[in-house]
Amino acid sequence: EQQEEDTLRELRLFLRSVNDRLMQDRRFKAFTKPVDKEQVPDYHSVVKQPMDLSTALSKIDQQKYTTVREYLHDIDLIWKNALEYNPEDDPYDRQIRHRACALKDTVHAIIKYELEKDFERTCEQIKEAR
Ligand SMILES: CC(=O)c1csc(NC(=O)C2C[NH2+]C2)n1
Repeated sequence: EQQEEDTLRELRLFLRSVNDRLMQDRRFKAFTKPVDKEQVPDYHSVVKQPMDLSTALSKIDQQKYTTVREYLHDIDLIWKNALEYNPEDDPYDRQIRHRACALKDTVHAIIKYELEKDFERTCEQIKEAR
């Protein structure tokens, strides 16, 4: 009903504010767009569930997320995929792993400090009721 729609609208506003901050951080540039098969041909043979910040924004707008936990699952895919695809002890791989770890810590810190527990609980209850 209307209260639920108001809650889900507020969720989308919160998730867009988080996603925008991540997309504007130049450390996370490599994570803003899907990996291009032409430029990185073996990427999709290694990474089974690709994810990126633009795709997450599309999912927000398509109302694919009913809880913060679902959004966080996708952001966790981004940095976990980067650690998986860049295991080498060379400067490029080390730099992108460092940025993946920064992405993980940044998104979890934003959510810890800015998300109210009962707001997420309310979203989870809406999800269960659907
Ligand atoms: C998004 C992401 O994790 C990504 C894009 S290119 C890349 N890695 C490389 O191009 C090679 C350097 N060692 C592998 N990782």
